[in-house]
Amino acid sequence: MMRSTQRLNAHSLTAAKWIDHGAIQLSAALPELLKLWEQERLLTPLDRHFALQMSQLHPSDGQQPLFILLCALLSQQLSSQHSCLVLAHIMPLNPMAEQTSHCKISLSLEALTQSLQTFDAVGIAGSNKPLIFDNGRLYLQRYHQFETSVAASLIRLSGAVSEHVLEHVSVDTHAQDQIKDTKLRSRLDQLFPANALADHELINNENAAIIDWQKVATATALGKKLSVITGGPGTGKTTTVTKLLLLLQMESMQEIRLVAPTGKAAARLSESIKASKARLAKELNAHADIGANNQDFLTALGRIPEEASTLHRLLGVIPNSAHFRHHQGNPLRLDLLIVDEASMVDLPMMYKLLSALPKHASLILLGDQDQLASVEAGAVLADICAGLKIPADPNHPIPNNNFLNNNELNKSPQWQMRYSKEQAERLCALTGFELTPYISDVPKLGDSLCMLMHSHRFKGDAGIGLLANAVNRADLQGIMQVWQQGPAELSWLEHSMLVSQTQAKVNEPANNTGLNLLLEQACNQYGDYLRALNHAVDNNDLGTRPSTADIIERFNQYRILCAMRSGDYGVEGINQYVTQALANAKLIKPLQEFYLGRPIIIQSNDYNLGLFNGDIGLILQDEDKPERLMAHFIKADGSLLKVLPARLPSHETCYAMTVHKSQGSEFSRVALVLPPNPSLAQWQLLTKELVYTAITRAKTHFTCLGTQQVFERASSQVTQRASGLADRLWSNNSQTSSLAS
Ligand SMILES: Nc1ncnc2c1ncn2[C@@H]1O[C@H](COP(=O)(O)OP(=O)(O)OP(=O)(O)O)[C@@H](O)[C@H]1O
Repeated sequence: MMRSTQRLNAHSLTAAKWIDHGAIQLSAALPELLKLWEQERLLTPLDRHFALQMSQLHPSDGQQPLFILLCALLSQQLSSQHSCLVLAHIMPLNPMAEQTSHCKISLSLEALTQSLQTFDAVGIAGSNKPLIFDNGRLYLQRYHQFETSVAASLIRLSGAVSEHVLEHVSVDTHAQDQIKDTKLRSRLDQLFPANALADHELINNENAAIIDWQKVATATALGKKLSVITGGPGTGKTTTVTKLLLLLQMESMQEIRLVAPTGKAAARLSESIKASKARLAKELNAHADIGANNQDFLTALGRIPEEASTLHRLLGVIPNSAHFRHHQGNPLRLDLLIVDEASMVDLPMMYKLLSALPKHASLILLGDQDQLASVEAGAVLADICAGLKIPADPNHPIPNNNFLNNNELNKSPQWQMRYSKEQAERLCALTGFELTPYISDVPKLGDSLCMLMHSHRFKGDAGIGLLANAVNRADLQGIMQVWQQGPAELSWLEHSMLVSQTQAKVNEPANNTGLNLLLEQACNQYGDYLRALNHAVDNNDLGTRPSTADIIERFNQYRILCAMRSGDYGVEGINQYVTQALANAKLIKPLQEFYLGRPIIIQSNDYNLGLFNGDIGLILQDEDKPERLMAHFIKADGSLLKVLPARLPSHETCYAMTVHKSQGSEFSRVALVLPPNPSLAQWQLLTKELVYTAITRAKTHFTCLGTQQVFERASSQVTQRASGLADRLWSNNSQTSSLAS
């Protein structure tokens, strides 16, 4: 840490005379300003070092300060999970977005673009320069390669016909693409019986045809090498994929792999597939009308793989290396890869995954495009779905939107499927649904996408679903209405001690009655598993305790989620308050670091132990040696992993965790903590996606500790990640429109 005497004084710098460098004016020498921006947390130390390093690639002429500034801005964008720097987004009078500007750019966007193109270190797409300037965006070469390669792979896959289906569905192009094989259609009909649809899950088009989008999604995945099935929680993504896998298993044995970005998400995918198989088996057994095929279906159902692994495990981690064992030169051995929670996959990871996919293989991406974008750079799933977004601008009407009536707009105000004529006809032949109204002149990628919009988990009129929908639409009036209706599924806890007009600081959290109510709730919720542990200790008999898996399951019923890590209302502060409250209630004895019942979350990967960033475990008595406390984890395959606490990689307490880390998990009850008086930096984290993700982690009850003002403002801030991927995927005449931010 820099001592206070060494700190730069922003005010003295402001008072200084502007130094004119032609293209830019600075209030001090640029290295000094970089230091100031780092102190003010506008840049990370890495951003500053990157800019200084890059300065060596430019002669010390009058243009050098501009070059260094652009490098600092680019690095700042990458640190904020953007893939590139969009030149048009730079604010010339205050490029660093400071309270008081220390730097001004005196060039028009056109002149800035021209200057940039003259820099030695900057090249055009395809050149071997450290920085690439492409269509108004400045990239690190590596990120440009990630983006162009991911776009090219997705476009190639979306234009390719899945090989496994070619065997069964032959398309006769001379006879207007009629599907010859009726077997597949009849199997689809059997798995998606029309009478299974309830009114609320149907969408009528103007011809009153009824569309079961799960069936359409299955048919899409049967014919395309790439299919993307998106939708909110409980919209039936796993159910759809299970039926798809069943159909594939009926025909041929294939190497199918299921993966998710984190261990927790992989474990949940495994559980969901198992549950979905069990439900399907029940349905098949109950439907006599499936008749002769019934046994075939049930046999094939048994063959559907259940085990899911992490993306890292699939690609083969090489310890102490950023590279994986599988890559373009050593592709994965599989025919079909299913990636769940695809919204969590960042751009570099998607690049590595697509590079390692064998040429013949098919890819299915499952996820919720409305959730928080990945922790690292990019928003790949959102960019893939960008072309389905209905433009908000009334001057740009939706193509072929005459089939949408008001009712539908209320149900699905944001998105719309868009198929080529050929694909609409093919899907119609397979499913029997009239999809002509969805024909649109967009790139082929649209043919690979299917969005499920009806949640089977949240009842339409219950609180969690209503609130999640209103937040997702950033509908402030709707949000207010839901809270005012006071549904049983929702609880609001108001921060009672806000900043007073005269005070600069938030009042003591200890006096915050909202926080105290949350702590009471936490004691009640966590009290269940803790009392079971204490009971066994008091009786000196582990046999009186539920099983370890059961204890972990009970702990996982409830979780506090925070928007940020630090501060009183971040993970660090809330964990301390909860620890204190549980100790006061005599539920825990935190006298030592690893005490009975302490939940921990792992913060780094340890491949030897098989523990990964985000894994959550509990400190419990070892069933084999009750006098010993061990960290217990349930792995993705359902097995139990015990680790000596002293051997744990870096970790922290986990009564509360960040919303980011909760992605891919679900809990019966969730409490979200929003800070009462966010700083500028904290506001950047408080987005609609964050609030939506937190709400949709809850299955039965959602509590929010916050203020109306913060909840509403957060719910109306939409994440914008600078990226050129959406443009590359969706521009008909490549890279000229600007779908992406
Ligand atoms: N067409 C349907 N009709 C009735 N119930 C359905 C239908 N599709 C799914 N469900 C039910 O909805 C619940 C959620 O389904 P599923 O797990 O497939 O959704 P999901 O989108 O994968 O959820 P998540 O986002 O949590 O992974 C399950 O109980 C399932 O049985």
